[in-house]
Amino acid sequence: MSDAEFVARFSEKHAINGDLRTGEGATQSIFNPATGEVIAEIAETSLSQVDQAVTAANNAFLRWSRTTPAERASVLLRIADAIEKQASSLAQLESVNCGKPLHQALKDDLPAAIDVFRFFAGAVRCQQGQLSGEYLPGHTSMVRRDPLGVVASIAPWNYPLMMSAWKIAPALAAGNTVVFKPSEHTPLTILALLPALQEILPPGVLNVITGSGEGVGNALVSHPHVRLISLTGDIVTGQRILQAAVKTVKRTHLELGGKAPVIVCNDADIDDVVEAVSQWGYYNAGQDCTSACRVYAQAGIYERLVEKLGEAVSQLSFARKNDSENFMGPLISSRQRDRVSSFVERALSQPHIERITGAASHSGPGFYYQPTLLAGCLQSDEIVQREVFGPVVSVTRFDTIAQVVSWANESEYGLASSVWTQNIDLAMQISSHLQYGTTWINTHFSLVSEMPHGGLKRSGYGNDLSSYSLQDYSVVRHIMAKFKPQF
Ligand SMILES: NCCCC=O
Repeated sequence: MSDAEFVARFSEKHAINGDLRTGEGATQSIFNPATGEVIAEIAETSLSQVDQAVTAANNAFLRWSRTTPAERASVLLRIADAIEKQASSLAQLESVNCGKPLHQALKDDLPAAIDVFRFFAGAVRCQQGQLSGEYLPGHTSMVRRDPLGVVASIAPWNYPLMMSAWKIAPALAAGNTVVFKPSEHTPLTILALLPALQEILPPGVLNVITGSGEGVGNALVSHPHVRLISLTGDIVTGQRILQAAVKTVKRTHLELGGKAPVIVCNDADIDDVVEAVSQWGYYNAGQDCTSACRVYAQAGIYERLVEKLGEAVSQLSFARKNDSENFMGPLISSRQRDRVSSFVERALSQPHIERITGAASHSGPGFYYQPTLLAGCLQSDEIVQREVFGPVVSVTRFDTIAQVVSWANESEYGLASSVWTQNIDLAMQISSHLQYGTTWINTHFSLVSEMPHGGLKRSGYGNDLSSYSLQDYSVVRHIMAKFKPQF
């Protein structure tokens, strides 16, 4: 069966007010980035359908927001079960739509998405808050957390289903209704799930639309009934969203990427570092906002690290016919591959930067770029400062800890970071100085549903995952009751 025939077995309709509808907007070609072939043509949501979706979500809010946490938890658990039931075909669809190796979609993306729904089902039933009490004599104060209303969620292409889960699960758990837009490149898995989701959810509670950011996305985030815009994307899109939010004073929840520093001290276990960076700098073709892409190696370990890392990176498997042998998939589009390529070209036009391995597009079909390692990079270089979102890692030499902490923090990004040393005192001290939402010690990349994922600086604000995310999708309210003393 061809990819297009496989894709055609699944629903490509949108969900608006509980109905599965065909988009009435322009047609968008969907590619398999591993082959470069078109696998589906999907009609985008029209602007009037965007309005219908938001209106449906707004109408559904009153009833959904009045459900109990236990009722919402039961719905989320059913969603998790529905995803689990279809995990194998969804993983295959995810693999075809992103080009990522099927074994990774099966082992990583699907279980992670399922776990997020299960986590929020539990978390919403045991939220914590300040104690009620008499903070003014004769008055009892208590705190509530209430949902916000309609949440507009916009997800990226890198982990389509997992990112859908990160956006949809906490928003629904907190009692909001949602209009969700996946990336225009990767709508297939969430659309395929809609027939099952619409069986589980009341009409209008979750609406799914598709289309480009400029048209459909803009209409969605500008809609006056939207109360919170949640985006995982890039800084420029985040800035556009902030401009749209200003008009009706919407809340925003922004995860806008990263440029994770990996601080390798002289006493680090070099084999562990090599294993971690060669995996987590290149996993998902580096299309990950926490990718281990900005290595700082102390002078005493620098040469050995560059050599060993170069060897490991040059052996990463990709673009093989037998997909089960692949570690790395392609970039999402030819445009993204060309963008990565131009970053590397500009880097290598500087005489001090050395190509250790990679640095070229793959010559076969698909949008692959070779796993690339560049050494001798300086703090001020573009390749050290800007997010590439591709399989490219830079290595920069440092001398003192004070210097590397300052360089690590000298970045517009503040999402994820890691520190590698066998001296735990040093690791703790460095961690305490880093301005990043996450700092890993002697590891990199692992996230868990229970812990927050969010950034500082231009990486944005607000957390995905964890009970902190439930707070972002709700508002704290004060109820004060006056009482007349009876005794
Ligand atoms: N590893 C998950 C990071 C989410 C954003 O790219």
